[in-house]
Amino acid sequence: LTVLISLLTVGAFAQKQQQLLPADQEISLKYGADRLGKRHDDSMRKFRDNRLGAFIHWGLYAIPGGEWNGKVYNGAAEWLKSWAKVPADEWLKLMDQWNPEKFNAKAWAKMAKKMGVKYVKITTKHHEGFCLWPSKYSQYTVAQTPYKKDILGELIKAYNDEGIDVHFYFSVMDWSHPDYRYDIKSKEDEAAFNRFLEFTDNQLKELATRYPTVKDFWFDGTWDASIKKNGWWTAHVEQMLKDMLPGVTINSRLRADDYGKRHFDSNGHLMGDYESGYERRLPDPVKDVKVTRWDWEACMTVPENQWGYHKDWSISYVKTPLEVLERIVHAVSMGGNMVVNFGPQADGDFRHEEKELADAIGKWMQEYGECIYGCDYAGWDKQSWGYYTRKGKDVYMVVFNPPYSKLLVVKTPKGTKVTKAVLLDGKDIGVKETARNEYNVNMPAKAPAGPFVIKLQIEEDASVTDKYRDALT
Ligand SMILES: C[C@@H]1O/C(=N\OC(=O)Nc2ccccc2)[C@@H](O)[C@H](O)[C@@H]1O
Repeated sequence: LTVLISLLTVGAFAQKQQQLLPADQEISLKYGADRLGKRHDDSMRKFRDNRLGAFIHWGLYAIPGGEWNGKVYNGAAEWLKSWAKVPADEWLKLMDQWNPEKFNAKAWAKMAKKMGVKYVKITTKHHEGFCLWPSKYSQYTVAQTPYKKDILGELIKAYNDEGIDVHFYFSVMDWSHPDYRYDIKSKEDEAAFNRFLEFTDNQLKELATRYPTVKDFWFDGTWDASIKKNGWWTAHVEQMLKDMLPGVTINSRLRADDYGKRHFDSNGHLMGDYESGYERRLPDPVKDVKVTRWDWEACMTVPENQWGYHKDWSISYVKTPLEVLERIVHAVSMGGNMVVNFGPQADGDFRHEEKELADAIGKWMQEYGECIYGCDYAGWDKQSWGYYTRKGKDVYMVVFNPPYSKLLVVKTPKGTKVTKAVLLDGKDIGVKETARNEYNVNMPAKAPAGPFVIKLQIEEDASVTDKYRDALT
């Protein structure tokens, strides 16, 4: 059974990955990818150059924090309604307790600024159906709680005032709505789900109209058969939002094509503007180099799998700031963005672990952020000491694992020479050519206490010939 499950999992995973068909064998699609290759307009360039984002998962689930009727559930806290099998009407009564007296949007924005994030993705509505904005299409919104005020509006203003972009997380699956269907098995299902899709269109138009500075929509809750059978609607939503908000970016997770294929269409082409399947996992720096061909954004939790606030983080492993930092650098080194998750408490404050994490990441970004922001895949072979990133002619070495030899091996592509190696303060630490396209970069005399960055000066000339001769074997 285990073998079968792992084969299925690999199969499913492989399905999700891009498998291009020869151009002459491509099938015609009405709702497949609208574009081949990366977008290069200013909005997408900003999305890409931002590189580091934060997720905010905040909803009614923060009130029980993983516990229901005295039982603590180990699953993701934002799914507690499902784990504890709570009926929607009972779950939504939590709205009567929604009154985050410590909520301060400006303080949240300052925390994000200090962490060095360039954008924040906010759960406008998660699977539970509770809206952080006063939607006129639902009775389950902040307007109907003791708090009353427009939390989403307050947050957007506060983040934008700090120069931080705001992205919207939006769950299509809505457990509060009587017309939601997991599958379409009857005419009644079809009629109900069409009403649901119209409701969802209205909420999306409402969000785009009320908050025109939003830069991205990150769709979730789109894996059910009901959506896969309505690929046309996912294509329509992408076009509708792009018509309303020119430049807005849309994640691949929204999209299903004519045959229900998600993320990548039946011809293997990415739908949406960036792949959004790397959730709590990252592409392998050697085996998955193909991801560098398209834009992608990963998202991660600090515990093993908690997006919403859970009162007891001892139930699973909690990543250290250095483990979070390495995932951020790993993503950028492969041409991706990383979004680190925060699950605010019901009272509107953050748990100390998240405050400390934001502080630690922020301190590192303050000193070394130039190897992250505006950087991309360098195209050099991965080495054990860490990761490369690149911005124009500058190649950065981000060192996580300094070798006992104190020599950092660098192997460059054909025609590329390393001419200098400096620390970010400009101090030359020395580089020596050891073979064709191979160099030893010295560790700084005083090894830094944590991950640090070396900047390489390079010369690229594909026509170069060299003094080396390959061994005749
Ligand atoms: C960001 C996360 O997104 C989710 N779900 O994502 C997925 O289910 N992702 C997924 C699904 C199938 C395969 C791989 C990833 C939500 O259920 C969760 O509460 C959180 O908001």
